[in-house]
Amino acid sequence: MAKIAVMGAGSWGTTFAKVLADNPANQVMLWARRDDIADEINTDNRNGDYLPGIALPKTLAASTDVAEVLSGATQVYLSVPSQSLRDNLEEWGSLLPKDAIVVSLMKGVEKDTGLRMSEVIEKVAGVDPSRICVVSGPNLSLEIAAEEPTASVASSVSEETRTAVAEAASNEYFTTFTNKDVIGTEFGGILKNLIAVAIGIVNGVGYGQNTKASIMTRGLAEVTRFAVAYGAKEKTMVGLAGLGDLIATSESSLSRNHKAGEMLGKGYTLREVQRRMAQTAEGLSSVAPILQLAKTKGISMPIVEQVQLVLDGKMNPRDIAPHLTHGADGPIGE
Ligand SMILES: NC(=O)C1=CN([C@@H]2O[C@H](COP(=O)(O)OP(=O)(O)OC[C@H]3O[C@@H](n4cnc5c(N)ncnc54)[C@H](O)[C@@H]3O)[C@@H](O)[C@H]2O)C=CC1
Ligand SMILES: O=C(CO)COP(=O)(O)O
Repeated sequence: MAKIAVMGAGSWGTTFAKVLADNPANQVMLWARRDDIADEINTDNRNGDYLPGIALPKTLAASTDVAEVLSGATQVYLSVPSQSLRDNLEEWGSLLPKDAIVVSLMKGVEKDTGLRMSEVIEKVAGVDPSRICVVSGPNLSLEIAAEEPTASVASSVSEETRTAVAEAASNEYFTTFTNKDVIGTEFGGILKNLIAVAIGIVNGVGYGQNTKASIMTRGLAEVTRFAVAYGAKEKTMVGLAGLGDLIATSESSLSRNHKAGEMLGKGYTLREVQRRMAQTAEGLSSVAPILQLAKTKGISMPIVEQVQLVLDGKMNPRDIAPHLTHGADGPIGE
């Protein structure tokens, strides 16, 4: 049996550990920051704070000891907030098994550098790109933890790596496909969070389906223009990791990015929203670095720019919708 490590026992790390442990070929160990969470997983097979009502596989073990979790792992899945990954890797670096495949489950860019998580893994932990993989798709954790049928994508420049991850991360209710467009797969997950915040805002304001469908569609055109300019394949942006994830996240009450947007739309300030969010809403931290990257390449991102104005308290959320549905250039399918 292959030993697999999952780092981060929040909602996605725990869910993904369950996905992996529900494949009988894997022996899975989960790293938790908190002792109480590791104890609850080991004794009650539950993680009540993050996945209420979900029974975890009895074979899933948890520990707060990084060395114990990483030792002998052939695949290491990372599921911490994007803004903490650099520090985590600096701390764990020497404990990462030399030949292990390292998989990013995260959907954010680093605030200060604009780097995607696969780039942080390569630069900070010195992992060769052939051993790096990203997994992304329409993957709301609570639905998957409840074993609702779902698909995802494993992407790596190495066929061997993406195939190994897809095999490990598939079971009766979860199917992982493969592609080699790492940039598109990763940007799909990052950028849909920003559109989900925009749709949450107009939902909070009280607009209906026409406004939201318009923003979702114009949003897809906007994020596709950005991702393609950075080397993504247009096809990826209409696949599971692009359009698929945009649909899942934009409208779901389970989405933290949608929820954060909704609070902004109801008039809460960014500071209040951050205080009320118990879980990670990556979109809030990714807006500024994505706009910086857009500026570098001269790409117009009208929807994301309006979101930034609302986050900065410079635009009343009530004024956002008209701007979001006109003014975008470069239509993809209009
Ligand atoms: N929850 C979901 O449905 C999905 C989440 N993701 C992505 O997975 C990543 C993780 O998100 P979630 O698990 O949902 O977030 P979460 O907020 O549920 O959990 C975050 C985990 O990271 C830990 N953590 C927080 N600060 C830390 C630090 N400084 N060092 C180490 N660990 C720290 C927390 O203790 C917690 O275990 C994000 O990038 C998110 O976009 C991707 C797909 C689905
Ligand atoms: O990435 C996700 C679904 O694919 C989870 O979305 P949130 O981070 O907005 O909850």
